[in-house]
Amino acid sequence: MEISEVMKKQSLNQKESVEKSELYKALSASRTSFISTGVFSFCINILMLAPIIYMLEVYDRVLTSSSESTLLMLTLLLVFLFIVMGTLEWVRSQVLIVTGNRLEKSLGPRVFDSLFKQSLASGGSVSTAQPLSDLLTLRQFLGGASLLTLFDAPWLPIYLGVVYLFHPLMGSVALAAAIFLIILAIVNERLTRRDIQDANKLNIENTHETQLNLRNSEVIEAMGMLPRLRDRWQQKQNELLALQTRASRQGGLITTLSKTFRMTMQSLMLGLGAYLAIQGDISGGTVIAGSILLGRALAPIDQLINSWKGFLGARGAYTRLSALLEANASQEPPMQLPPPQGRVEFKKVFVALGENAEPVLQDISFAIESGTSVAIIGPSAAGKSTLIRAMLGIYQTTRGAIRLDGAELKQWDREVLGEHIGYLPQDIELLEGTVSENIARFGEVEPEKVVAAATAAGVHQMILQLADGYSTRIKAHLLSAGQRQRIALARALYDNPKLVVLDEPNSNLDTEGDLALANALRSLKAAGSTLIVVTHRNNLLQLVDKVMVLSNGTLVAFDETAVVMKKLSQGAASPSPAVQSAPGIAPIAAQSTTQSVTHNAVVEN
Ligand SMILES: Nc1ncnc2c1ncn2[C@@H]1O[C@H](COP(=O)(O)OP(=O)(O)OP(=O)(O)O)[C@@H](O)[C@H]1O
Repeated sequence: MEISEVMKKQSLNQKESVEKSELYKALSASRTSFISTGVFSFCINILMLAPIIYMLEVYDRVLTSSSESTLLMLTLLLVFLFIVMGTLEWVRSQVLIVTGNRLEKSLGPRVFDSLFKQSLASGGSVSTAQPLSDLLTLRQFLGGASLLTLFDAPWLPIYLGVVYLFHPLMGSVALAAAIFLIILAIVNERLTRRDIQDANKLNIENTHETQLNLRNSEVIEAMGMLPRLRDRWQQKQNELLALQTRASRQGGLITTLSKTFRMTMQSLMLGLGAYLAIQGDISGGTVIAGSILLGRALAPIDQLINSWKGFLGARGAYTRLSALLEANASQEPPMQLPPPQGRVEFKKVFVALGENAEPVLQDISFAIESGTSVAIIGPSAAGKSTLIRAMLGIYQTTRGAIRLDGAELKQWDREVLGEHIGYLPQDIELLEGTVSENIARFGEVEPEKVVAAATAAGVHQMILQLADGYSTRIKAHLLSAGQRQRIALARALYDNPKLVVLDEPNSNLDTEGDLALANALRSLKAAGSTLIVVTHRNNLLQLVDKVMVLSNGTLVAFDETAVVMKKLSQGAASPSPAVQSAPGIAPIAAQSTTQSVTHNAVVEN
């Protein structure tokens, strides 16, 4: 699924449930903080009137009475009020910073988990850490100056009211100026919103694509693909620039217009005040106070227009985060079950990957008793990896049920169940950390268990030869593919899991590695673990109790190894009905004594 599709879908979900979204609730939990910010804003905005009243008093009272003591008292009072106002502003900003931090702390783990769930649900096509940046954007917005303008803007009527009290004409002019600026703010939002949103979306997509390409830098370099990829990136970047430029041009025009208008109005207000003073309607102090008050009243609207991009950024982050959390709702862990014994059962399982996609696995039913070892064979794209991914709960079933020890996978607590499962994926990825941390799956490193797993995987000596032994940090190119595969095998074998699933565990192994793997499989069998191994090589077949043959997403054979091998060899001459129904299976028999079971054998599919 494309990232844009996921975002679109999430955005639709979000629209339906924005009021009740988890993010909304998390913000609502800080309601008290927002209310106190509102109260502080009220006090601050009232105190903002102090310098104006001071000016009025100085002009109209002190200067006329020449009273130094009045001037001193007024000045002391003003300094005190400024100190109070400064303190309130500081407290207000701290409240919002704490609110932002609280939001990040409370939602951070949920967003982190959701990233992985989203990646799993999209089959890995939406693997982006963008939501973490979105959370950061929201936190910074909450603690930033932009939000404060929203708290200051509502006091506009109070300022306008005071100007009105000075003189109705001055009040009417101030009201008209405020209405004009509000209209400018609305025009600004209408003109720039779509472009800024589209640019942000394009930016996220382009960054995501670049991140994915970076992972394949070797292939890109080896085959000289960089210029073409750069062109693709540049093309999108140009679109992005065009959108941003248009938004900035329009936004810039409105910003300049609003600033110029505000300053002009302040001067015009002074002129109007002077005219009214000449007429004897108002005092000299009122002339200046009216002008300053108008400036104060219009400032938040002006700032709102200025910081509109920040508002849209925060709104986009809010929308995406809400949708992500909504799509990956947190669930209470199910009731704890006893440790699994490793019995696996598929009942009429269908798996389709992607919306309206044809099922990759169709009507698969089988049961693997605990302690049994099974090899899964079949041609490329037969569905072998899909089957084991479904078995591990990585892919969801479209129909049917997968049970472990009789309980459906969703009844197991993944965190607890994970300890009893060993998985070696086809694309081996070791994670950022030391060799021992990787083997211990990033839990507490218990040296005996780590060494036992490494020994079982036949990799202990190799690890000792690394520069820092078990404490060596995993870095790109530090280890060969075979070494990585064997360390990943040790990770899969850590702490003797009950169910071990290996996807082509010998694809990168040399003879010594093959021998180590064979020994590991024998030990696992001896320990009573259920072992499931996908393989294209027949040397592992001699080690397992049963063989499962998949073809075109269907199960065509599952029986004792000897029985399946016999069927396969008979298939070449006179196939049994089950085998006959599986195109391409018969020739396996011809290959069953050679090195490769399926790669060359099952060619008709
Ligand atoms: N995440 C995914 N999204 C969409 N289709 C997928 C996904 N994973 C696998 N498929 C499709 O499912 C089919 C079976 O793939 P699978 O990897 O299970 O085959 P396989 O038998 O393991 O092949 P191989 O032996 O080559 O590894 C393929 O057609 C593949 O394109």
